[in-house]
Amino acid sequence: MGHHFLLSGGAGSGKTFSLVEVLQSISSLVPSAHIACITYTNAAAIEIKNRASVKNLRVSTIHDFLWDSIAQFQKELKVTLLELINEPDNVIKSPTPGEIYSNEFENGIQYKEYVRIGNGEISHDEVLLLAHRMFKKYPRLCDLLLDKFQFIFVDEYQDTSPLVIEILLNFLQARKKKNIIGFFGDSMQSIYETGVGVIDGYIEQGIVVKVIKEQNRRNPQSVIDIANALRKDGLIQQPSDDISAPNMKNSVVKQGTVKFAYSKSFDLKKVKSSILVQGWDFTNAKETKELRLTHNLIANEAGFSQLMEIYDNDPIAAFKKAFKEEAKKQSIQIPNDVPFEDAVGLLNWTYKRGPNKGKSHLDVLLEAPSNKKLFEHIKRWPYEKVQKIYLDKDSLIDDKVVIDGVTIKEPKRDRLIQHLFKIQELISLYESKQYNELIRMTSFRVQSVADKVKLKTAIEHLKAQNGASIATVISYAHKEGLCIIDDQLQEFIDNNEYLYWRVSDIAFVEVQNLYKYIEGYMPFSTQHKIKGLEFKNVLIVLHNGGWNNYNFEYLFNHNVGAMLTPAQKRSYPNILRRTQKLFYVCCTRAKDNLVVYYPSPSDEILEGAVNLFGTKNCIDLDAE
Ligand SMILES: Nc1ncnc2c1ncn2[C@@H]1O[C@H](COP(=O)(O)OP(=O)(O)OP(=O)(O)O)[C@@H](O)[C@H]1O
Repeated sequence: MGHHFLLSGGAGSGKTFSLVEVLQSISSLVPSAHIACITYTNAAAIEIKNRASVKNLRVSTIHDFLWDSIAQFQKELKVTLLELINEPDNVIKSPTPGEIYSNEFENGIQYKEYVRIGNGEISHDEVLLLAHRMFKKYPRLCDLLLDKFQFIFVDEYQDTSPLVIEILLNFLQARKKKNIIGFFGDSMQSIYETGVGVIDGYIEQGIVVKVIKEQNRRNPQSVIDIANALRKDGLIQQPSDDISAPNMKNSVVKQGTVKFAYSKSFDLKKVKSSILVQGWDFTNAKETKELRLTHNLIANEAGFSQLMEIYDNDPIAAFKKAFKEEAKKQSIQIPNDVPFEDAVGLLNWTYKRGPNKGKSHLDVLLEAPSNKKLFEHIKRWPYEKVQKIYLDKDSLIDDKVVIDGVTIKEPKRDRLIQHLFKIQELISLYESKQYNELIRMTSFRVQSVADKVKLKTAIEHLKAQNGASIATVISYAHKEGLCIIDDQLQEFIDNNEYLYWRVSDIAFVEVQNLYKYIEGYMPFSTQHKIKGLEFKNVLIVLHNGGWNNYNFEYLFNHNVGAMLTPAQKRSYPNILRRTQKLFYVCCTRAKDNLVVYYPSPSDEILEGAVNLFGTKNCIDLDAE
């Protein structure tokens, strides 16, 4: 058998393409082979789905892959989980802090998206830790995995946890039976910084053979030049010498265009009406993409900002969290049944510094009339009920990964959003005339032609309600039998009364916009989600949006160091590296044209931009 390998290469070098080719050639050379392919990105998943007609292929996320390998060994799982919880370094946090934990996990251990270890429910991080320990402790698990898959391929290896790499390259390799492990990726495109560098040791020891792809088949020359300038690891890409490569025209590499646009104040309209994007069709989401750093920055333009505000920035959720921490700090036990307003009165809780110094936290919260309305709604609720208020952005916008019609990563969307998406899907199916799918999906029972007519009328009516509130639409869809409020939704609403109260008045059109955005029908994407994809035209909007993990000024202003506080100086190298990588990923998505928009840049930033893009490509939109 061959060797373990790492196929590494810059953006557009054809790593995903090669992965598909490798799958196909294994399938024709060794038809009986079973292959596991681990990937996180939709792009790779879709590429594999569309191109590799390979039997015996299991595509999954790393978490599902590991969980599948250990889930049936419940006895060992329990022992190992207890062991990890009770170890002095406490790698998995105990549900009863400070005590030796001895729960028997009566109902077994399950893998969920959220953690309630006391009930035997573990989440993402625990799956990795548990699997790692189990593969180390029980070599039989390694043998079973080796029997099951003769090939294991890991896409985007640079974001793979060192724990996983150790399972694959140490624990499995210590066994007699052998398989082949292949890694595909690019260290410059790591988003999580966990896996980079880990594999180098295995390469040095000759356990993994490194193959480098140097050519670029995607980007035009002007983008390749920017990409080369951004890389700091010495990899200089050349356009491919393959005249049929997508970035070639008439046997020469396309030149393409790159521009750095700026204006005094943030004004996207100015960018979109400028000559720089002439001919770009912003309604064609397959061809043109606008990349922003966060979903929050997109929400406004895409038309779901109120939903986003509720899920991501609810003042009551933040207040009750801070209150709980303060009560703990002051060692005050809050009885579960006291009304929240009285509970707050049990603490002497004031601002110690800043502009609100001396004022109570509650008074400051209530200064905003909108907060007052929210507080009025819950102030008589028992403390226990307020404690349960839980809102999380992922419950709104987390995306699924689907391959071959099979969902390999379930979105963390909550029950309410799932229900609302189902209603919107009924409308979409109707609009795209997929009537059989519609009949299959709706709760409406169709037994006769008359029923079909009734269904049509009901959906038409539903469609006309996009100005109506979410509550109105849910209740209409239920009443007409289109989408029944089932027990699970009812239970969710009962357990999340506050969330439902906040969401129910929002216009349903926000759900429709959110749905279109998540399903990729809008020309917006976050800079993180774009990995692996490619588009004719790419507009990158450089706006930090209050997220401190990234800083676009650092990209261009090379003198920024002198202006930083000591704390900023400490975080600077990491933030810079992270931002450079993200920017590299974004720029290299462009197949023809790239525009980078920077609002209100300083002179130093402009100087950096001129260095990277060239004077003639830096355009002052205010002067146009
Ligand atoms: N051997 C090849 N023949 C023809 N087209 C290719 C070949 N290799 C890659 N391509 C095309 O080149 C483009 C870039 O390839 P691919 O997406 O596989 O690169 P990648 O290395 O995975 O990029 P990234 O890391 O930036 O996501 C794609 O359009 C792909 O279809």
